[in-house]
Amino acid sequence: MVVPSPTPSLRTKKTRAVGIPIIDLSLERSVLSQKIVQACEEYGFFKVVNHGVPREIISSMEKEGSDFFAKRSSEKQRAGPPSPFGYGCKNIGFNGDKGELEYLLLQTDPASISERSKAISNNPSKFSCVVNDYIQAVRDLSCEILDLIAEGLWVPDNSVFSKLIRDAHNDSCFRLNYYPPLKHFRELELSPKLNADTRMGFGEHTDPQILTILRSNDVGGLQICLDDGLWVPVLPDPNVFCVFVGDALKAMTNGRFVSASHRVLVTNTIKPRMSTIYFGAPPLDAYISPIPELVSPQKPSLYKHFTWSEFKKTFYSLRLGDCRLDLFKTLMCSDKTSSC
Ligand SMILES: C=C1C[C@]23C[C@@]1(O)CC[C@H]2[C@@]12CC[C@H](O)[C@@](C)(C(=O)O1)[C@H]2[C@@H]3C(=O)O
Ligand SMILES: O=C(O)CCC(=O)C(=O)O
Ligand SMILES: [Fe+2]
Repeated sequence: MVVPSPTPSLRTKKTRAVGIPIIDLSLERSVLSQKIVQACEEYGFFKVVNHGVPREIISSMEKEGSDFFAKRSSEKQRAGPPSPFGYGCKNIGFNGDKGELEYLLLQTDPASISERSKAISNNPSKFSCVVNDYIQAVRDLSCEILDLIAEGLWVPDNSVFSKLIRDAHNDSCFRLNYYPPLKHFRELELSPKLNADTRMGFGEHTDPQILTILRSNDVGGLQICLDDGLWVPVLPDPNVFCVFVGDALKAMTNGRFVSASHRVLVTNTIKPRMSTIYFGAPPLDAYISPIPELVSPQKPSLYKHFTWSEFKKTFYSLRLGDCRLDLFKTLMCSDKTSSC
């Protein structure tokens, strides 16, 4: 079922009706796989309901996150600075990107979570346990969605995408973002320049990995950018997961899927936004290249073969909003000038 979300800000000059897809994972499999493929082609983004992730796993994760961000700054700094992993505040990546947020970025293997937990929590084994359970649940959800995508694309090997993030050496990561509410609201209202700078929680970007699974509390701010440049607010709903196609999946589908550009604007003046995000990534030595079923003389390969490690090196040398996948386009791709 694709239910249009209410998007009041879209009733402006550009008139195309927009309904961000909300996909019910309890639907019959062949219908479901087609709906997911369609959403990945049109938006590179959709919400899932009836996802099967137990409520307790989600609420325990939310509690651990809130407890961490409620600590004094000096205590949180013990888990930083980000290497890129660890606790960060306002600085995103290594190339000067800034945002009005605090975050924890973690590798997803239990050994590294256990090590990091010591600087994050007063009860590290509880923190590790909660994070491991959450990651396992969202990894399973990602794999289920990736298998459905392969089925919807009529690829004979249904695990062609999911096996990359199931691999023991996968390079997936997990992020908790915390956006404090807007302060000095009255002063900001009077100064449009200050207002615009202060409100950017997380700047425009696409996620580099295969698939992203995001959940937030009931505070909004997330927006996705449509192909005509229109920014659409994603209404917050703690009961759904938001799914983003990453750059790696865009390359593996030979550009048939889009990787959704998104950002977070801080708009709430009372309550913080908190989001938990799983980024499913392949092992460092895995090749990212269009799958053979999606390459033909009519649709030649748009992207060179590259390893995830090569792609990582590139994106860590770039700014958040750069179109990193464009650097891996082949000469066959005549549309070199177009962005992302
Ligand atoms: C500016 C940067 C931060 C980022 C690495 C990068 O050089 C470009 C991509 C950024 C991003 C966006 C999605 C995820 O939040 C993230 C963890 C990722 O894999 O790529 C971040 C990186 C980061 O915050 O370190
Ligand atoms: O925090 C959010 O809601 C989204 C942040 C994001 O897009 C990211 O961390 O890659
Ligand atoms: Fe993102």
